[in-house]
Amino acid sequence: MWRGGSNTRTCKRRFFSSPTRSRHHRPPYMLHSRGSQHLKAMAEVDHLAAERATARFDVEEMKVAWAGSRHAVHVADRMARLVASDPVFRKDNRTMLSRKELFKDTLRKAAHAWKRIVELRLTEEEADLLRQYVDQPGYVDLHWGMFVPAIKGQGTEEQQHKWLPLAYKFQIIGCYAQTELGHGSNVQGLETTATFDPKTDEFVIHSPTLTSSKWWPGGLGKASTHAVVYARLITEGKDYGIHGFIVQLRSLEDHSPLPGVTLGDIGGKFGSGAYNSMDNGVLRFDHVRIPRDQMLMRLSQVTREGKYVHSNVPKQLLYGTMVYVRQSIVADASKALSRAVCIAVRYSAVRKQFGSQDGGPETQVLNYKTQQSRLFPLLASAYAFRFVGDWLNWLYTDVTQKLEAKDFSTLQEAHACTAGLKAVTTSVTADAIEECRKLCGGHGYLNSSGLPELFAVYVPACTYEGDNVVLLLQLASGKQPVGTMAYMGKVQYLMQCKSAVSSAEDWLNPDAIQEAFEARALRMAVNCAQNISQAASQEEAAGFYERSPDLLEAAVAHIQLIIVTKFIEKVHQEIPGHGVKEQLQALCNVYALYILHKHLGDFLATGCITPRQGALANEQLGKLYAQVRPNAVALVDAFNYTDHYLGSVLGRYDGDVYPALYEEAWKDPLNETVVPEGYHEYLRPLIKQQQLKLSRL
Ligand SMILES: CCCCCCCC/C=C\CCCC(=O)SCCNC(=O)CCNC(=O)[C@H](O)C(C)(C)COP(=O)(O)OP(=O)(O)OC[C@H]1O[C@@H](n2cnc3c(N)ncnc32)[C@H](O)[C@@H]1OP(=O)(O)O
Ligand SMILES: Cc1cc2nc3c(=O)[nH]c(=O)nc-3n(C[C@H](O)[C@H](O)[C@H](O)COP(=O)(O)OP(=O)(O)OC[C@H]3O[C@@H](n4cnc5c(N)ncnc54)[C@H](O)[C@@H]3O)c2cc1C
Repeated sequence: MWRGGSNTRTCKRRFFSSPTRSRHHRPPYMLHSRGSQHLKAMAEVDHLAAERATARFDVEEMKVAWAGSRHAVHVADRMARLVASDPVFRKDNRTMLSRKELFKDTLRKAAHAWKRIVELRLTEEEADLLRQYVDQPGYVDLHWGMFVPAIKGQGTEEQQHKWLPLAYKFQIIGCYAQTELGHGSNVQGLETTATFDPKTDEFVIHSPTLTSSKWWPGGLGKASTHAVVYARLITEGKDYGIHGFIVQLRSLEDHSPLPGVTLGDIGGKFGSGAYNSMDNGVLRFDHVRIPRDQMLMRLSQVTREGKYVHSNVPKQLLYGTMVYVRQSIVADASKALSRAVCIAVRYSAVRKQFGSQDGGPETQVLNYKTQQSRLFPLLASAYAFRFVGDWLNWLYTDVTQKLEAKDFSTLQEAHACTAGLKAVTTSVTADAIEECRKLCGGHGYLNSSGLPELFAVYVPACTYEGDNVVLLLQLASGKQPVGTMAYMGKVQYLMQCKSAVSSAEDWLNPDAIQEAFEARALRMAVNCAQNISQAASQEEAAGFYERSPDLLEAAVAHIQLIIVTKFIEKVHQEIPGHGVKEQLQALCNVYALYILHKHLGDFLATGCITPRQGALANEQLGKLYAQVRPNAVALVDAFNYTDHYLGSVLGRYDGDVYPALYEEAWKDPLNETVVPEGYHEYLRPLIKQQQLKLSRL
């Protein structure tokens, strides 16, 4: 009932090739000089070899642990190679393209990707990975990620039979048109209407106000021919609330908008390149008629006579597509975070500053304890999000199977977990990418570092598919202590337990960590509940509203507990490969103790631990950083990213950063001419004028 697209676990391969270089932007002296030969020779050196040699674990086996299976490593490897070696998928010039050029480039890449998928007869798993490595937001994301899942989840068998083959073969291109100019978070507040006309057996889709204009749907602006449109269903004079409808928007002959349809792109977005490859759109309907059978009727139907019939299922199943996408956004968080961390770790091992006594070598910035304390928790978080993403994917699959069997008992749990994990992982990842930029110093601010674009592409994840605050408040309103909330059943124990930790090493005990996190989450939730009932003398909703800032923090504590728990469970499993389990154990402890240190106020205020125990946790954290240090580069190598996918001169596998930075600068359009355009118009007259003034003095 909730079926979406495939939930293929994705993975990546190791270094494959460096970004393609264009020679024509280089200044003439660089093309023939000894300097150029020197650069070439340098490129064959692995500047990170010494770092790789200190790793105390089997990197190939860690790749398997990260990707999920040997098969996953292998498939990802092939797809990443395919993309990296194809010039059409070049992306190193992306931030220099105009919006129109960028959009056309996206269309070209999508078409080429599809051609390769068909030619090579790729499986769904392979095709998903290929698209991931193309790494450019575009209409296909919404076509496969939301349009197809919406039809699968909310369409009847007949509707699926009719529409899915068209979508699978790209005979139609679809998007997900829910959000409007006036309402996004409040889905029940949407204004677009779908009024049933029994005379013609049609729905009339209409945008009654400016604020009812659909606004934001990706792929709508320029590419889509169809949309799943969410509108208020009105029949027999009654408003039955929000339902989904398949609506054709553009001609399949010449792509012009159909009569009554007004649509376009909503305009440029944050950052250069980045999400501007996507045609987020605006759409208005002027009494557009569609056949009755284009209402998605799996959950509820309108009969030929206009009678509304709701199947005996929870109405929230309408939100199934959002739940599906939210769980994939959690998996994506670990991808984005691991990319940023990979860049920052490798560059921090290459970059040297200070520490040189009498001409000796300077210190790698990765050796500074402050760099480690900022970077290693992010490395640990990337692994933590990967494993909790896998678990969430399992939960989603499990709930979907239960729903097929008309068992709705875990629906609320799935909604709460996907909403909460989506909110926490995307917020942390967005902040972490920015932190990685700072960890790379000035060079991190260059587009060629890959970090500005990664940040700009990533930050809207905190907003789309549910604003993070709105989603955390959903979690906070959850009621039953089931599934991940089961620890709340231990309320009496957790309200009064005292941590037994008496040395820094005691914090390596997973039971000690688990107990502290459970007690903190539970006590924060109980405090909120008490405060709400005190604040709300008349109504619970008023108290909820009043205490919502505290509720947010309690929701975050609950989600952090889930992430820690799933990491601990992962480490308890059998994990093959020399030293792999030990490294994951260390990262798990880094993640948990870092969160404990960062939110020490919560742990102390709720009396879960004492100030001394907090200090011991921090002491242990320092020791763990020292343990991670010799393995850091190998731990990011295990993500198995190609240089093409990373798209960063700072994160190159070979660490040959400086020649690459130098060379990259010359590719900027500003360097196409030695004397800039505008010199004769503005600079020369200015200089000459000043010279003239001076000469008169
Ligand atoms: C591999 C594929 C990946 C492809 C991804 C591509 C990425 C492309 C990039 C971007 C795509 C972005 C797409 C979008 O943004 S689409 C638009 C998304 N919009 C939102 O997310 C809106 C957010 N708002 C909501 O979800 C809801 O309105 C709400 C805020 C959660 C609910 O509000 P409210 O409680 O007022 O409303 P309701 O009356 O509707 O609901 C009440 C009860 O229902 C429960 N509920 C709510 N949502 C769900 C759900 N999803 N599942 C199950 N149950 C749900 C809620 O808890 C209430 O329950 P109760 O028991 O308390 O009655
Ligand atoms: C890049 C991008 C792509 C998108 N793609 C699509 C798409 O393909 N299809 C589609 O339909 N939509 C899409 N959207 C829209 C997206 O889903 C919405 O923007 C999102 O759900 C947030 O809703 P909003 O814009 O109404 O924010 P608002 O709800 O207006 O949020 C504004 C502020 O109000 C706060 N707020 C709102 N309600 C509450 C509350 N109850 N309690 C406390 N604080 C509150 C929020 O936290 C936020 O700080 C996209 C958006 C972006 C940015």
